[in-house]
Amino acid sequence: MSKQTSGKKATGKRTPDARTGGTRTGGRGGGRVPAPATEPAATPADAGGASRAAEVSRRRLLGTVGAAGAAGLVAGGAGGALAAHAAQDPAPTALTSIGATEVAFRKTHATHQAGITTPLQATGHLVAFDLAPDADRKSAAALLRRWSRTAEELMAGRVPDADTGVALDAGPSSLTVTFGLGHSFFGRTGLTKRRPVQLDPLPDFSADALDPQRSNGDLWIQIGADDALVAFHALRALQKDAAGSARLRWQMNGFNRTPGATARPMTARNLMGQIDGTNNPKPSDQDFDERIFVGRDAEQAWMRGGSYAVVRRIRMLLDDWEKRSRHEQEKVIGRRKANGAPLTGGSETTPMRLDATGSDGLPVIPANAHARIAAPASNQGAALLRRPFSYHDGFREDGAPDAGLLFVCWQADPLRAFTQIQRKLDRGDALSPFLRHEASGLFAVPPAAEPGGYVGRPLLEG
Ligand SMILES: C=CC1=C(C)c2cc3[nH]c(cc4nc(cc5[nH]c(cc1n2)c(C)c5CCC(=O)O)C(CCC(=O)O)=C4C)c(C)c3C=C
Ligand SMILES: [Fe+2]
Repeated sequence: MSKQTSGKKATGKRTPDARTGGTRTGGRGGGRVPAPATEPAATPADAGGASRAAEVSRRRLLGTVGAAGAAGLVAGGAGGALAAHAAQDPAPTALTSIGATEVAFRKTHATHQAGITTPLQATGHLVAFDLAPDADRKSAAALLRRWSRTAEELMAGRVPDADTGVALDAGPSSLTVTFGLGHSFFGRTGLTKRRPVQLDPLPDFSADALDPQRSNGDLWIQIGADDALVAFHALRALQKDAAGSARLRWQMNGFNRTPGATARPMTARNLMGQIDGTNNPKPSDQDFDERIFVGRDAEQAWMRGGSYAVVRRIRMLLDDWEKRSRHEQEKVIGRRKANGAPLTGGSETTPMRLDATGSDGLPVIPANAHARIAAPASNQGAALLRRPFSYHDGFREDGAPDAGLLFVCWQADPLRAFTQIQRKLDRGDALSPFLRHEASGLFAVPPAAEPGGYVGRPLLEG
């Protein structure tokens, strides 16, 4: 049963947030707007998801539960204790816009899951699960139902009754939870006939040094949030939901720039210091949907509106990279480090002039420059949406940093996008000598859950 002290869903007017593409809820922090002195009336607990959630708005509690109070909270008792605190507090402190920003688990007309076109968040967890040995289609369906319900609750900033308290003081913080299915999922659930050919294993590439234990998996979850505790909290909740049904196969933790760290919103930088993401397809492009999302005529109807995620853990040989001069580094990519502009001039958004030559007669953007080789013009128009996280897992035995990119890319057809481009890169990209592909996964990411449904239901119950 939910403990309700404030009507979460009615706490204020939702406003678009330019940076995140999510919404901010008035009164809980956007632009440091003070929360309303009187909270709206409590909404009745709705059936299913919301009834599990303590509608104790975490925002409402900000500044009201001191460290001592929060530290004493334990699972099961947390909701009640906090509800009592919240009810006594007439003037909660508002959240910042970062904490208050909410990304919808399902939008009325959107068919895609959140976390694909959502702007990059500061923290990410990529996790793969394998179904339990005795799992079947029914138990897999039950798991995806539980996971979808938890994701919806947490993305809305609602706290389950039996909770650890880890994220209690924070708002939704742009949390997204995105679910995918691996090739092996279909055999485990007796659904091989409905497995899309797009999930056929990726080919080997010459630079691969893949660790099978950190690759693939029956199920995949991408968690992103602008607060590390919110992301961790979501991961723990989803892991608990999986108990007895699936077990963690691998986990990778990543990060991006913190919102507000730069004077103006800008394209992310990676750990090599490059502006990375400039020439990503944009939702405003005419062919964006066609390139990134599965079309209406797809053979597997349950994937229509979904997308395919290729996940690669790519370690950067930073000791080697950092020995190169800035000039050399820029030639490797074909763009300036400072502002991401192509070597042929202009600003970050100026198109590359791939045919321009210098006074020496050589191409200004070298023939093996990464941006040239990866560009649609070099790949029969192939394009993908890159949405990576950086990672840093300490140091290796040789003292080199275990750091790089959790490269996540989205496309309607991996064979025509990732595989096409990676094959080309494999044949002579100037960046490749500084990279090691250490793990790989390919996942079918179904469309968003329908109201009352869960992610993957048309496959599992269809
Ligand atoms: C198979 C696809 C790709 C892999 C793997 C990949 C790894 C990788 N890339 C960078 C850094 C940059 N990539 C940039 C552009 C770029 N990269 C790919 C594809 C893969 N990258 C594409 C399709 C593009 C866009 C090309 C274009 O149309 O111009 C850039 C330039 C800026 C930008 O457009 O984002 C950088 C920088 C790293 C560090 C990396 C592996 C760790
Ligand atoms: Fe790239």
